Amino acid sequence: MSAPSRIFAPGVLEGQVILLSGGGSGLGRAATLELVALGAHVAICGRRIEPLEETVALAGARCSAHVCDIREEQQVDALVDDVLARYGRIDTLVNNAGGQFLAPAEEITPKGFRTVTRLNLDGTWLMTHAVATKAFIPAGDDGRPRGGKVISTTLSPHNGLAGMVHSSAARAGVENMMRELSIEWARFGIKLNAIAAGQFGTDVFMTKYPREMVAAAAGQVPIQRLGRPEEFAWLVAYLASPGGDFFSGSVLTIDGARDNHAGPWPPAVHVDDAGDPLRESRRG
Ligand SMILES: CCCCCCC/C=C/C(=O)SCCNC(=O)CCNC(=O)[C@H](O)C(C)(C)COP(=O)(O)OP(=O)(O)OC[C@H]1O[C@@H](n2cnc3c(N)ncnc32)[C@H](O)[C@@H]1OP(=O)(O)O
Ligand SMILES: NC(=O)C1=CN([C@@H]2O[C@H](COP(=O)(O)OP(=O)(O)OC[C@H]3O[C@@H](n4cnc5c(N)ncnc54)[C@H](OP(=O)(O)O)[C@@H]3O)[C@@H](O)[C@H]2O)C=CC1
Repeated sequence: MSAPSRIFAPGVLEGQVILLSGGGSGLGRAATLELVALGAHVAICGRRIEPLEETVALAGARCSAHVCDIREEQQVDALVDDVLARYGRIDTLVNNAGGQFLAPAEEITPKGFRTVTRLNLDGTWLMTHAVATKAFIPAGDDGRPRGGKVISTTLSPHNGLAGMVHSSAARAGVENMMRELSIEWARFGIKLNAIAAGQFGTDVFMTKYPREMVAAAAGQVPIQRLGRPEEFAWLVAYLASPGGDFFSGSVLTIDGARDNHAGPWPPAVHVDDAGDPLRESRRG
């Protein structure tokens, strides 16, 4: 059973049904445990059943595991039908599944580019469209569209992600997809936001990329550490809660200021002999 939340009141998500992709590991697992701890029922999906079942074992009976490759339209349709049959509604979709490989742009083949854009951009679209058309736009008991929330994880693409041109393009696409749909689908009561995540010390982050880059990563964040998965989970929970009800079309960057500046301030070349930040002298 999930441990109680350290931040939010118990029961703040009581009765909500949340569909979350990539719930078998890392940020998705942390978010699932927080959402369940707050009273939500959380259906998680991924390609492999084993990690999903591990999350269910940690979360307890309010969590269910569903195998689905979000790039495959038929699997996505079947997933959303299955979740609706089981719980009768979906209140929030969390598009968390995603990823990429690190490679110089000139070495990325058309297949490699397509693999990453299909996962991050097309997969997010398929999930968002299926949940919207099957669960959010159809009328509820009052004859009006039921509405709902979509929260999509991106890897902040705001300054370009060197070595990840495919993901840079796809994540920027996701952010603008959320912005665009927040306008079009406001009439159905659907609220869509993106979370632009910086660098978080998940198992995959710590093991997938070149060791030297991982070792240097925290030092390139002005706050001088990586994000913790629970910090991502708290933001997801906040947006899903009534506290998030006036957010739509926003991109919330959570990155310890990494987007603004790579490294601590002041950097070594910007200090005087005493270690103080350099400044220009006043004129006159
Ligand atoms: C330390 C700093 C680094 C920056 C970090 C930034 C912050 C962290 C961000 C994170 O997102 S951390 C979490 C990341 N998690 C994941 O990426 C998980 C999901 N990822 C995957 O499943 C794979 O990486 C995938 C490639 C995105 C998809 O896997 P899939 O099984 O669908 O594809 P493959 O069959 O493996 O490959 C298809 C195709 O893609 C090309 N390709 C794949 N890997 C590479 C590579 N390492 N280098 C170059 N090209 C690659 C290639 O064309 C593959 O086709 P074939 O050539 O194999 O036929
Ligand atoms: N960790 C970090 O620093 C950052 C991560 N992010 C993003 O946050 C998300 C989670 O990251 P993190 O937890 O670190 O990474 P993980 O690799 O641990 O999580 C990715 C999850 O997505 C699932 N997944 C991958 N491909 C598919 C697919 N085609 N269909 C369904 N599920 C899929 C994986 O399960 P399975 O393999 O079983 O399908 C896995 O559970 C990702 O989108 C990531 O890119 C963004 C910024 C920073």
